[in-house]
Amino acid sequence: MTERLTIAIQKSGRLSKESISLLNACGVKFSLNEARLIAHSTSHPIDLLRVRDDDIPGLVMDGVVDLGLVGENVLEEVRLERQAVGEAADYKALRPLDFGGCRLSIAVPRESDFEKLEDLNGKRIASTYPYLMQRYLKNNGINVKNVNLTGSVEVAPRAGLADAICDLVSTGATLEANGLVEKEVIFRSQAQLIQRSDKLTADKQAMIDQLLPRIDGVQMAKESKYIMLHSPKSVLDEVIALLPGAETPTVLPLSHTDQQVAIHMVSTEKLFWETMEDLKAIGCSSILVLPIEKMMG
Ligand SMILES: Nc1ncnc2c1ncn2[C@@H]1O[C@H](COP(=O)(O)OP(=O)(O)OP(=O)(O)O)[C@@H](O)[C@H]1O
Ligand SMILES: O=P(O)(O)OC[C@H]1O[C@H](OP(=O)(O)OP(=O)(O)O)[C@H](O)[C@@H]1O
Ligand SMILES: [Mg+2]
Repeated sequence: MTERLTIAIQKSGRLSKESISLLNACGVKFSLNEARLIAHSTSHPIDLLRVRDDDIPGLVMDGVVDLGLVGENVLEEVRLERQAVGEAADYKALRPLDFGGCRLSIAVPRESDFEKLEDLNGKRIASTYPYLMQRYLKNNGINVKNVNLTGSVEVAPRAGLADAICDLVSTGATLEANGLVEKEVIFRSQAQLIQRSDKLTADKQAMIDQLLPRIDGVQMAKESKYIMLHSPKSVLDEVIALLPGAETPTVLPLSHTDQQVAIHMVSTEKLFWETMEDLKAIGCSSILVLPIEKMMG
């Protein structure tokens, strides 16, 4: 019997929906019962373990699960913590994933007289990421006191628990709402697919080898567009120069005219409205930009 591959994902939070959508887009289907810890795939011998994101790196590093999808911030924090206490901290990084983008930053109250990093010396900083924070500050010769909190970090200064915070930022709205100002980015993060570091059985490895090109295909497709347009033959070179990544477009004749051709191409870069306007200005028409669902080289 084929062994089942186990994948740990965040049960509920910022990474959950996109983790499931990515697996679905790779053809791995699940019928999710919200309350269940384990979900069995209906299409593959794969089981999903749905846990708190903090537990994902450890489950992979201990070889309890085969793969994990987790933010690099949590991954690196857990790695540093385990290293410090002498626990297993190895894993293989397989793919950065195009979601969960955020940064870990130091922020201070708006009214603070903070000017430079040295001003933090001797101060109390609240964070859920003491290891990442201390590594950065120590590397910069700064000594601070940890105030370890697992949530509501942004209210710590107002509550008198800390002088500054070190927390995740994306749009900055949470900081703004709490009267805080971002001063120093200490770590940039996105979600990452990781694998346990020991050798897997041939069955499991074969599944991962099938999954990875599919993940690449899904991620590449998200950034790519299929572009179709009609162009005067005379400006073909200009059109190709305008289109991002258009080295090998398909050029097709049009039935009603020999002055114009149809151009079809895949663009792996974002196509801006400005480019479409430039194409129209040199005589192109019927410009269509279509999303691509899957890609394979
Ligand atoms: N504002 C954000 N924008 C984008 N990604 C974020 C943002 N905040 C966090 N993330 C990423 O998503 C991960 C999960 O964030 P979330 O807030 O859901 O975690 P959590 O509250 O610790 O959840 P859990 O209950 O699983 O412990 C973070 O570790 C980070 O990698
Ligand atoms: O810069 P912003 O766009 O405001 O995002 C930052 C916030 O997002 C995350 O929390 P989340 O909203 O996931 O809630 P949580 O604190 O309950 O985990 C993070 O912990 C910050 O508080
Ligand atoms: Mg968490």
